[in-house]
Amino acid sequence: MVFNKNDVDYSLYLVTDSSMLPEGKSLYSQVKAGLENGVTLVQLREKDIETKDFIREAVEIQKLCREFNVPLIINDRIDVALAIGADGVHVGQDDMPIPMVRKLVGPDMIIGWSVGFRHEVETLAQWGPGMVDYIGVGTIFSTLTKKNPKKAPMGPQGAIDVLNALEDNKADWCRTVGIGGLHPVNIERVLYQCVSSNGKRALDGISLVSDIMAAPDAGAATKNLRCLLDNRSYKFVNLGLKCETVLSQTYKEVVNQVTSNRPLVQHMTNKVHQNFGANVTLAVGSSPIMSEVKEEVHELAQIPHSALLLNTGSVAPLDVLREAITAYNKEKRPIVFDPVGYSATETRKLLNDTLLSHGQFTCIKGNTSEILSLAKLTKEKMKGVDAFTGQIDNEMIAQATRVVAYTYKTIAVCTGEYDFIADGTFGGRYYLSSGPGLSAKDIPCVTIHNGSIPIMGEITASGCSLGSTIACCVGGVAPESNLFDAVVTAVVLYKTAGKLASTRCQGNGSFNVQLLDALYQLFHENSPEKWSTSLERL
Ligand SMILES: Cc1nc(C(=O)O)sc1CCOP(=O)(O)O
Ligand SMILES: C=C1C=NC(C(F)(F)F)=NC1=N
Ligand SMILES: [Mg+2]
Repeated sequence: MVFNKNDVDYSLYLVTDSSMLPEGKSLYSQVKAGLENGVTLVQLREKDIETKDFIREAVEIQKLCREFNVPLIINDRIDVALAIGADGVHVGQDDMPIPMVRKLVGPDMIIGWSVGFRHEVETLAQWGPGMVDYIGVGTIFSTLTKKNPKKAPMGPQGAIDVLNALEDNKADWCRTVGIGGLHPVNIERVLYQCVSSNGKRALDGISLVSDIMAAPDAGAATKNLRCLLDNRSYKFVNLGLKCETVLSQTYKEVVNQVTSNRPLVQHMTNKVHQNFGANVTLAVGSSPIMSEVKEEVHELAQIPHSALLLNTGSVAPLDVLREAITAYNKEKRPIVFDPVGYSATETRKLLNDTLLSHGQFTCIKGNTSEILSLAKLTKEKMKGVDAFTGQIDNEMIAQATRVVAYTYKTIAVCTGEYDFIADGTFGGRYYLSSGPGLSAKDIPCVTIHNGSIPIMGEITASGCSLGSTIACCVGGVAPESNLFDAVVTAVVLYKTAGKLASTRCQGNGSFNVQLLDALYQLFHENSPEKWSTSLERL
C-alpha cells in the first residue's frame, strides 16, 4: 500500500539508527514509542547491515508503521524498498541518481533527497514534480550521528537559502524537513527563523535521529517534540512581542520601569567601549557588569532583569560568546547583538554568522554598512543608490533594516543621521509548511531623527553605547512589557542626548562628557514631552 503523496504529514520525521539504542531498548521499542507519541513519518536507515537482516527488520518496522497508518521510507536501499513494498525511499547526493530511482520505483512511491545547496534545488526543479517529493534540508547544526559528514552545518540561514531556492525555482510540489542536530533547545528557533523571504514557505517538518533513538524514554522525548511542533509560539524572551508600531507604552513608563528595576547589563564588548559603555549604563539607571567569564554567564542570566550586550568587537573566545547566548536564551532574558564591522573582513563575517546561527537575538543593532551587509543588499542589488553621489537613500536603509529584522526574526536597529527600527518578531509565532505570507516590506518600521549630529561619529563607542542603552531598556522593563517600545525609547533617549550634548560641547573630548551628562539628566528628569527627537512610522 502506498500513501497518497499529498497526504503525507512531514511534521515529525523519525530517522532510525540502531547503533545508539539505550540499554534494554530495541529498534522496535523506540520506533513504537515514537509512533505512539506523534511521529508522523519513519525512515529506516541502516548503514552496515546484511541485506537479509535489513529485510527482516524492514518487514517488522513496516508492520508497525501500518498499525499507526504512518508511511515507511527506506534509506538508500532501493532494492529493499521494492522488495517489501515500502512507501518510499530516501537517497543522498552520492546515491543512485533520482531519475533512475524514479524509473525503478514507479510514480507512486515517495522519493526523498538530501539537499544542502541552491544548485541541488535548481536540479530538482528542472526534473519537475514527478521526481523529488521532499528534501532533507541539512545539516542544520553539527551532529555526531552522521559519520564522515560532507557538509558543514548550514545553520537556519542556510536552510532559508534552500527555501528561497525552492520559491525562486517554483518547486511548489516539493516538501521540506530540516535535519541535523535538532533538539528541543533549538527546534522552535529553527521553525521560527526558517521562512522564505517571500513569507510563503516554512519547513514542513523536522527530522531527527538521536533525540528519539538514543532517548531512555523515547515516548516522553517524542511527546515533548510534538508539543514544540504544535504550540507555534516561540517565547524567546519574557517580554511582550506585540508586533505593532503603536507604542503601547510611553517613553516615560519605560524610563520609570528601568529606574525601579535597575537591570544588570552584562557587557561582552570591545576594549574601547568597555569604560564608556559602563558609564552610559550607570547614567541610564542600570548596573553594568563587564564579565567574559564562561563559568558565570548562567548565574548572571538568572539574575532578575538581566540583559546581555554582545558586541563582536569583543575578544572573548567563541565558546564563551556562544555559552552566553545559550544562557540568556535559556533564561529568556534579552540579548542585544552588535555585529561590529560585520563584513569588513571574512573573519568578522564568519564570527558574526556563527553567533547569529547559535541563538535568538532580541535586538540586532548596527550602523548603515553593517545593516546593509547583514541584509545582503550589495551595491548591484540596491536600487536606491544615487547614481551620482553613490549615496544610499533612506528608503533603501529602511528596507535593509526590515530585511535584517525579518531574516533574524528580531528587532533591527540601524543607526545614522536617521535611525531606523523594524520589528520582525511576528509576535514569536511560527508556522509549518506555509509561512506568515508577509515579506520584509510588510513589517512595522519607524524612523527617528533629530537633525544631523556629525560629532556623534567623531567619538569612539557612540554606536556601541547605544547598544548599552538599548540593553538597559529591554533589561529594565517589566516582563511582558512590549519589546518594541523599550527599544524605541532607548533610541529616542540616546539621540536626544546626543543632540543636547552636541550643542554643549567644545570638541569630541567634551562631547563624551556632555553625552554622559545629557543621558543622565534626561533619564533622571524623565520628561519625554520635552525630548526634541521626532519619530515617524513608515
Ligand atoms: C541522517 C542525517 N542526515 C543529515 C544531513 O545533513 O543530510 S544529518 C543526519 C543525522 C541527524 O541526526 P541527529 O538528529 O541525531 O542530529
Ligand atoms: C541523509 C539524510 C538527510 N535527510 C533525511 C530526511 F530528513 F529524512 F529527509 N534523511 C537522511 N537520511
Ligand atoms: Mg557598531
